[in-house]
Amino acid sequence: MSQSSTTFSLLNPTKITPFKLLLRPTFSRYPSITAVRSEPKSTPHSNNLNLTVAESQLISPVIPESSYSSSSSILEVDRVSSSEIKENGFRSTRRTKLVCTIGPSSCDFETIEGLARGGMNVARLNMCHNTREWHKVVIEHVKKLNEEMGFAIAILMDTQGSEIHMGDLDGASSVKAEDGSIWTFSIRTFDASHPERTISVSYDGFAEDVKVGDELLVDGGMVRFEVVDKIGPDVKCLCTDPGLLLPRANLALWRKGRLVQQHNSMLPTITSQDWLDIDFAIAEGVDFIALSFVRSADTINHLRSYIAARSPNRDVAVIAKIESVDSLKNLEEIIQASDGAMVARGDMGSQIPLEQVPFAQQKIVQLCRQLNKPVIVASQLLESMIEYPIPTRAEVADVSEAVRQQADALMLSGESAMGLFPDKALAVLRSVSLRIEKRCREDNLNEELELTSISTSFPDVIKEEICSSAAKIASRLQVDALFVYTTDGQMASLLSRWRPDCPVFAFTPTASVRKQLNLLWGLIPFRLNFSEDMDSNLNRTFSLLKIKDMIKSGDRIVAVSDMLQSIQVRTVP
Ligand SMILES: Nc1ncnc2c1ncn2[C@@H]1O[C@H](COP(=O)(O)OP(=O)(O)OP(=O)(O)O)[C@@H](O)[C@H]1O
Ligand SMILES: CC(=O)C(=O)O
Ligand SMILES: [K+]
Ligand SMILES: [Mg+2]
Repeated sequence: MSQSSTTFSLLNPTKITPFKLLLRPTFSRYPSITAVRSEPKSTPHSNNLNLTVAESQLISPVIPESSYSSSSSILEVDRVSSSEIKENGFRSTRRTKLVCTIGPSSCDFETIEGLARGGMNVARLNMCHNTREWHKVVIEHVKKLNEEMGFAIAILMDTQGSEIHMGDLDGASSVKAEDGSIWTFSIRTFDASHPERTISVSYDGFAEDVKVGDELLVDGGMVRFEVVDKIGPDVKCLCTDPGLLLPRANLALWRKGRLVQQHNSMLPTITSQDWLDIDFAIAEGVDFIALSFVRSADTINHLRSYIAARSPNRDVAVIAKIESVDSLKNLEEIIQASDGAMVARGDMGSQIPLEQVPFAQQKIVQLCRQLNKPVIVASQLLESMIEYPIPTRAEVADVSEAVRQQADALMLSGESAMGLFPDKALAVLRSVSLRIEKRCREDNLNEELELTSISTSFPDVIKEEICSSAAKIASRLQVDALFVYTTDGQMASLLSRWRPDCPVFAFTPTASVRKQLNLLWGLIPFRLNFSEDMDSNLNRTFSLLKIKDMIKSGDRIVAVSDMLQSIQVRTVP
């Protein structure tokens, strides 16, 4: 996303004054999710949310609709949002957005379509795995769903970066490392197949850097080894925590209870391979590029200026993945420079002690809110669902916590990329989000952050004030929805920032803005061409939404727009 047409970020980034957090004293007592699954289906327009896992299929029947092509239709909304509104009423639409990593378990058109119908807002492609050709096919599937079936699924491409990782395991999908077994981690290249219990390592300095006695963590500690010997390019390791080794899993070295940091600090954040992937992403028109292992704001700025030069007309937003010690040190300047952030808990958990990860998550989520950047909570949310059709209670508690923190989005990784139950994992995220959001609204359990002004220019201050007042009015008057007419998305993100009680209908004429808004908390993005005349916009929107059965006479809304410095409170005629 270019600096000039900022959707989520500030036009004029300057130092932000520290902000104060007002926390309410208690947030305990999560409702039990197991009960959710056996409850009956809710009646239309009731406020009772009883989505069950199996019901996700019922939500949006497939009706081929040619009218979704962008030229012919005048008001485009995705079928999941419209079904949720029709079934449960305004107040009960899902506010938390859902990101699914697409991998071997989910790459065919039917599965992606199932995820779309199950509520996927963003599809993530992890360039650590597979070829660009493979990813291109997935992108084509998503485009087809958007163009022909009325979805607005954004695509997020995640770079590989120069983290240290294992090689490909000779094509095996996983290999078991037994307790007490000896493995060789080698920087040699193998022409034919690897010798038994030998793993290639992506970083040439590995054999030099390690010391006997170091601990080697695979995949954030899923499997652990102790370095017992070094023989030239080969490092002999004893398995101390057995488990499954997955292809290209990340490696982290620990020495005397601390992460060995210097080992790859000279490697670039964006590798030559990543630049090719970035060119590919720009050419394919992806909506977000997520940068792995970011260390400073400079890299983000470097990438943003490259994107602006390469694609002046198309905005690609840059998401900073917070997963390294350095990114935590430079958190504020990194988030300020980015269009959003991801709490990448997988690698973060092998870089800092595990028990610090929840605090880091809370801090990043709150900072993103203050700086008005969307934030994704990622990794291991429902890890056990890679193998099992239901989550553990602990996983449900973790998801609930992220929803209660009002993060913009939750992300599935292995659960949707390589697991046995991608659709069921998504359905769990969806039903837990709906249930916890509702409970927090009803019992006033949401954290109240005291947000300070982020604007530096007078026109921006006006927009910010209008949005903050509109959100307040909407909550006090208990209206059914906020409407925002926005060309660049900025006013929509400012409304979302206040986490209002009602959903925000965001109308934008631009397809790319609509998709990017799909990552933001509480926004239901519509594509609509509108004029400068707010009265005619409102009347037209009312009748279009009535035809779609999404509003009815008597519903109350609060409306704001980019064009007019006013807040309108209207009752649908
Ligand atoms: N495009 C893909 N092709 C093949 N396997 C994939 C693909 N995407 C993901 N996977 C599999 O799913 C697992 C989990 O995916 P995820 O995106 O969380 O990656 P990761 O390798 O753990 O690391 P990171 O998210 O830190 O880049 C991967 O380890 C890999 O086995
Ligand atoms: C998502 C990611 O990169 C991680 O959790 O490490
Ligand atoms: K990655
Ligand atoms: Mg990672």
